[in-house]
Parts: sequence; structure tokens; C-alpha cells
Amino acid sequence: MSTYSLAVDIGASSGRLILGHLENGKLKLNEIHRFENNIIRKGDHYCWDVERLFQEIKTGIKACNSLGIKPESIGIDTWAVDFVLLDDENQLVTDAVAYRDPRTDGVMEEVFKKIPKEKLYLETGIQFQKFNTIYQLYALKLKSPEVLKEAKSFLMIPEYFNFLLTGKKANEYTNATSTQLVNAFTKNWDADLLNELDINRDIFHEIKPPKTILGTLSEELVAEFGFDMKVILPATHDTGSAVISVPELEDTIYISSGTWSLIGVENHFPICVPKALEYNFTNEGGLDYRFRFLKNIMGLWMIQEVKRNYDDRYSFAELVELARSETEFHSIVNVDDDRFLKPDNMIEEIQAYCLETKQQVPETPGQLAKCVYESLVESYKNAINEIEEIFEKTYSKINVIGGGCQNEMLNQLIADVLQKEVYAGPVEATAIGNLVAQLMALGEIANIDEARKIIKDSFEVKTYKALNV
Ligand SMILES: Nc1ncnc2c1ncn2[C@@H]1O[C@H](COP(=O)(O)OP(=O)(O)O)[C@@H](O)[C@H]1O
Ligand SMILES: C[C@H](O)[C@H](O)[C@@H](O)C(=O)COP(=O)(O)O
Ligand SMILES: [Mg+2]
Repeated sequence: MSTYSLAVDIGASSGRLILGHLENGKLKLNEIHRFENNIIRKGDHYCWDVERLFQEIKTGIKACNSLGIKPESIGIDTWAVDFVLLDDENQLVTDAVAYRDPRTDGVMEEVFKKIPKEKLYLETGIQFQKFNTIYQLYALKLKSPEVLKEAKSFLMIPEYFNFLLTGKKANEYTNATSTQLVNAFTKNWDADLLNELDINRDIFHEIKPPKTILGTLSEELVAEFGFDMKVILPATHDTGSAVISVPELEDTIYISSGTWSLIGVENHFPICVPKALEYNFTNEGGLDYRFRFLKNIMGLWMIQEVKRNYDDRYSFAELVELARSETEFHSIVNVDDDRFLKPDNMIEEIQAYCLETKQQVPETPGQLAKCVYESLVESYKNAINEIEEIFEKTYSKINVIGGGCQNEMLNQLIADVLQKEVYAGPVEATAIGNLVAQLMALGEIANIDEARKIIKDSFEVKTYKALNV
């Protein structure tokens, strides 16, 4: 009887529960539940609806029964940086505020008054994004100190769901690194940084690595589901799981393409050289203490918002085809400008940028989509030039993973503009990386090298050659 594991992958725009098992040396997937995710307004903040998301997780778990499958294990991954705080009765002290909330505006600069930017980078190796956990916690320190006083437990989003499943509290390494509070060398919470900011070290839990078996389900949930499962920590930062699934990393730059575009390489040590700081690259933690040397690019969030501004009248596939038809339109925006992080109306923000920069203003859905895609590729090109400058080497291949790898026009555009071979897939790279970490913990897969061979043998990867432009 095969061992089934269940991956819960919740990104900023969508979540999915995918069963996985090995069959004749290949990983077989069975998507059993998919749902939308989005930021909601709660009180004065943009938040995640963690109550609904946990109900979606439970719905997906129960769906296994209809297949007659009782998974051996479950693992949860989500977006990074965000967290909840629990009081001494394990009740939420605050809502799960989303990283796009403006509460951290100006806070990074306040932190630099306590900890020099260069020191923070040398200690943590983490990119400066204004929504990093360190700035969210410091925003609470400055504006709502009573909240931090009441807090007894810090759990990032996947860890909160793990707590609801098992009653156990633990922080997981790959996601903890995204907080910019973990020392890149000790791989533990950096007590000096926390002291400098007067943030209570005791609310943080032991940092456990991916492949840790955290526990099993609570009695109530075993009764509700009709079966028990081991709860395993995958790389709970979704991009940490996604990068495990890059089939071939030799001479390859990956782009984890979803709400964000995370573009980088995999290393075995943190790289905090001056150029890495200047270009704002990060050294997020990976499986087996590898490092994800990457940077965030605004990503397909922009087309998600354009789609939403059109009341979802067009599918993503339709927007791609409309963009293809706009052959003469070439206005470009700086996708990494903070104005695109959470504008009231993305269409109007893109149009305003083009007007300000005296470019043709996109008026049609196709022109807007074309502008987003060509602007993303412009940012990819800059990031890849920076990576090649830092490592003093030229990479010949780009592997696009995640939902965005279904965008064939974008894949071809990347190949043509970068003049490199583009490999697209696996689409569900994050869930696949989540699954193989569980199967490694269960002894079904020996190590990451075997996992990557299984992934390479199991999933189609489409190739795009650079056309002469
Ligand atoms: N059929 C498609 N054609 C083109 N793009 C697509 C298609 N399906 C999904 N996408 C792109 O994939 C993105 C979602 O990727 P995904 O990895 O699921 O995001 P996340 O994990 O951040 O929620 C969408 O924003 C969309 O741009
Ligand atoms: C805010 C973080 O930078 C973000 O979570 C990023 O690290 C990430 O993993 C995004 O994943 P998506 O699947 O939501 O694009
Ligand atoms: Mg994702």
C-alpha cells in the first residue's frame, strides 16, 4: 500500500491541497481541494482570513475520505513574513495582518536608528522589504506596545495552522529566516537584534528544520476527520518548498512565478557581500540549510489586480491572448516601485506611471497585460544581470516554476529578452517540494538529490529557445 502525504500550499492568491505518493519511481499528484486566497479589511488593517483558510484546510482533509485515502502525513506552507501572536491562553492577540498593510511604512528607517542597515544585513543576510517581520513587530512596539506586552507566543502563518492541528508550537527555519531576525550563521533567533529593539525573546519558539515530524492531530480532529496523520514541517516558506522542486539547478537561475516573482540561485552558504546588499538580494533559508539567494520582484500580483479591477471579466489565459495581440504597444513601468505594492486601483496606477514618464498610456486590457508582462521581464533582466555580476558567471538556463510558468507568452518573452533557454515547470512546484520533504521525513525518499531526480522523471518541463529579436 503506497504512503500518501498531503501538501497544503497557500499562496497569496490561491491555496490548494494536493495528495502525493510514489509509484514506480515517480511522484503522482492528486489535487483534492483548491480555493481563492485574498487580503480582507479587518478594522484598520489589511489581513488574512486565517479562520476561513483553516476551514479550507479542514475541507480538503475531509475530501480524502471520499477517495478512501488516509494520508500518512500532512505539511503546510504559505507566504512568508506574516504571523500571529497568542496570549497565555493561546488566544489571538491580534488579527493576522497582511504584509501589504501600510502599518510598516517608515518603520524600517526607525529600526536603522537602532541597528545600522549594514549590520542587520551582515547578521541576517536578508533583503530589505519594508514588510519584513522585524518591521511589523517594531511597528507594534512603536504604535501598539500593549499588544506585544500581552503576547506570549509568536507563530508564523503555517505554524499557527500546525498549532490548530496539533496543539504544538514551533517555528520552522526557512520561514523564520524571512523575518530578518534569524542569524544567518547561528541559524537561530538573533538575541542581540531582539534586545536592541526591546522585543521579548521569549515569545519565539525553538527553530526546527524542514523534515521535522512535529506531532499528530488533536483527539478532536481525529474524531472529526476519521483518521490521524503525522504533521510534518516541510519548508513552510512556500518559496523554500518551490525551490526544492527545481529539477536542475546547475547553470540555472530559477524564477518562482506566482503572486511574487522570486528570482535567484541556490547556494550552500550566505552571501552578504557589498554588491548583494547594494542590489538588495536575500539569503533565505532552504532545505538542509541551503540558502536561497534571491530577490523579490513585484510579480503577477500586478496582473491579478488588473484582472480584479476588470471584475474578473477576463481569465488569465484571455489576458495573455489579449496581450499577444498588442504587438505595437511597449510602455514599461518600474514594477518594483512601492506604488504598485498595494495601489487602490492597479490599472489607474499603471496608467498614471506611463503618463508621468511620457509613454503611451495603456487603455485596453491587452495593453495593460502587455505592459505588466514586458515590465516584469525588464525587472527579471536587471536582476539576472546583477546575479551574473555578483557571481562573475553567465547562466545559460532559466527555470520558471509555479503558476506563472503556464504563461507561454511570458516564458517566450523571457527567453527572447534574456537570450537564454527557458524551462517552464513544474506548475505545482511548491506543493511538490512540500511533499518530497514529507516523504524524506517518512523515509520514502533518501535525500534532496533523489527527490530532484524523482521530480525530473515525474513532471513535464517545457523548453523555450530564444528567438532572434
Ligand atoms: N492559464 C494561465 N495562463 C497564464 N497565467 C496563468 C494561468 N494560470 C495561472 N496563471 C498565473 O499564475 C499566477 C498564480 O500563480 P500561483 O503560483 O498559483 O500563485 P500563488 O502561489 O502566489 O497564489 C496567476 O496570478 C496568473 O498570473
Ligand atoms: C512576502 C514574501 O516576500 C512572499 O511571501 C514571498 O516570499 C513568497 O514566498 C510569495 O509566494 P507566493 O506564492 O504568494 O507568490
Ligand atoms: Mg505560491
